[in-house]
Amino acid sequence: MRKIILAGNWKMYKTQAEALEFLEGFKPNAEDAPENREVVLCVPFTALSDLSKNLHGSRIRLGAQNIHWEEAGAYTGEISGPMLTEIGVRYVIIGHSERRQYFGETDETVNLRLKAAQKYGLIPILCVGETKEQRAANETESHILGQLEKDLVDIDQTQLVIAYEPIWAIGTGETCEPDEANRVIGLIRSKLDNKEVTIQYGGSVKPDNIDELMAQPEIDGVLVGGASLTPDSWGKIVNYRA
Ligand SMILES: O=C(CO)COP(=O)(O)O
Repeated sequence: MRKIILAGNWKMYKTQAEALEFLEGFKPNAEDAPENREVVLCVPFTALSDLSKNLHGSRIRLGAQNIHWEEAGAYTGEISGPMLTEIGVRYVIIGHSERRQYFGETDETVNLRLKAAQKYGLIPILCVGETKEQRAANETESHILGQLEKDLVDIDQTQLVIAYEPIWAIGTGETCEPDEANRVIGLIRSKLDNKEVTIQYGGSVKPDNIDELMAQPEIDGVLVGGASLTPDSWGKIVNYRA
């Protein structure tokens, strides 16, 4: 069954102290949300351990923002699956456009990271999406399908979340129209072997557009950057009106 997953991506925001302060404010909002909604926070590595200790008995799940494909080794700046699972991490974002754009992530390394996440029992949130130029050139479909074809080689589609994040909508305030996001997500689903994969939309999701986005039949959740950083706006998003 397609699961509703609302995930915050904090990117490179919040110190440990700020993360704990956020949690105090957000916890009551999270507990109010209907039970069939999975609420996830993908936070910087430095905040994972402290948040994990403070989440016992809570329904909030933890996510990371990267994972290396090796179990251990000389890979300065990277993090391994066992390091994440040991502290209670359940999800990991892989292939975010910022990793692809600034840190040399390719479809090949995305595929390796996806396999590693699944090997260690983490649920990967695979991000795909087109640039403004690709959209203008009518290449949205071919670009995304090309990403999926390479990223998903030998990946178990029963342990997978996909986020459709049009790059032009990330951090710009320019949201993809809900019916257009629905169309692209429907297309992604049509190409998957498992039609029950949770597929999220991401890109300038806010409290004032969440209801309309979540009303779309193909959209199973959201991946949210800026609006997941305050307990108030993230609380409104996880408590969207069904
Ligand atoms: O990149 C995103 C989530 O991964 C979206 O970021 P914004 O919600 O800030 O546009």
